[in-house]
Amino acid sequence: MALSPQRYSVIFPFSDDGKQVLLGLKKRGMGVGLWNGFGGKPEPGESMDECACRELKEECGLEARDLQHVGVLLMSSAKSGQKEVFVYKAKDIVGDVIESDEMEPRWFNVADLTYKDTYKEAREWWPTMLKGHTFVARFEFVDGDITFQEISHVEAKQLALLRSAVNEP
Ligand SMILES: Nc1ncnc2c1[nH]c(=O)n2[C@H]1C[C@H](O)[C@@H](COP(=O)(O)OP(=O)(O)OP(=O)(O)O)O1
Repeated sequence: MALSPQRYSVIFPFSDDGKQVLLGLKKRGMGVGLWNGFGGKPEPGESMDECACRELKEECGLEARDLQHVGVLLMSSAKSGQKEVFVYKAKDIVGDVIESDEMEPRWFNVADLTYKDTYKEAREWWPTMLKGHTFVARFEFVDGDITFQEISHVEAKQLALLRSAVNEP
């Protein structure tokens, strides 16, 4: 019997003009030393939207008045199994940016992103997100290297279907 994938949210706060994105330097655990959006695993009974909002608040102190679900990452490796990452943009953000136990936040100019010290797959799918597409991206890994990738643009309503399937009890 196939095991359920481990689910995560990851959320990227944007400045009002869309030219800057807030990333966090992971201070502990998986992905330590890498820049990423803010996120983690849902708590029992929590929807993916709720998970994204909670992780945003916990890890950098912000709240999103406009939460946009923009993509899903489907990742598999023999070592780590299946992972599904629900990707969000946070727009119209409120609150003060704070450093947390888990993340050291810093604003970056979107046009200057180098992908240095990010997850390997980030340089493959972040450009799709940053161009404003909604997408499903599949990655397969062997020994930490990407051996297969496919990034498909999808309609927002397809993402809504995936989200509601996950949120079914
Ligand atoms: N390749 C890969 N593996 C795992 N996680 C990710 C990636 N690429 C990514 O972008 N991510 C994202 C998904 C999540 O936002 C984080 C990982 O979550 P993590 O902080 O380890 O989650 P929790 O264990 O739930 O952390 P707590 O916040 O509960 O301490 O990276």
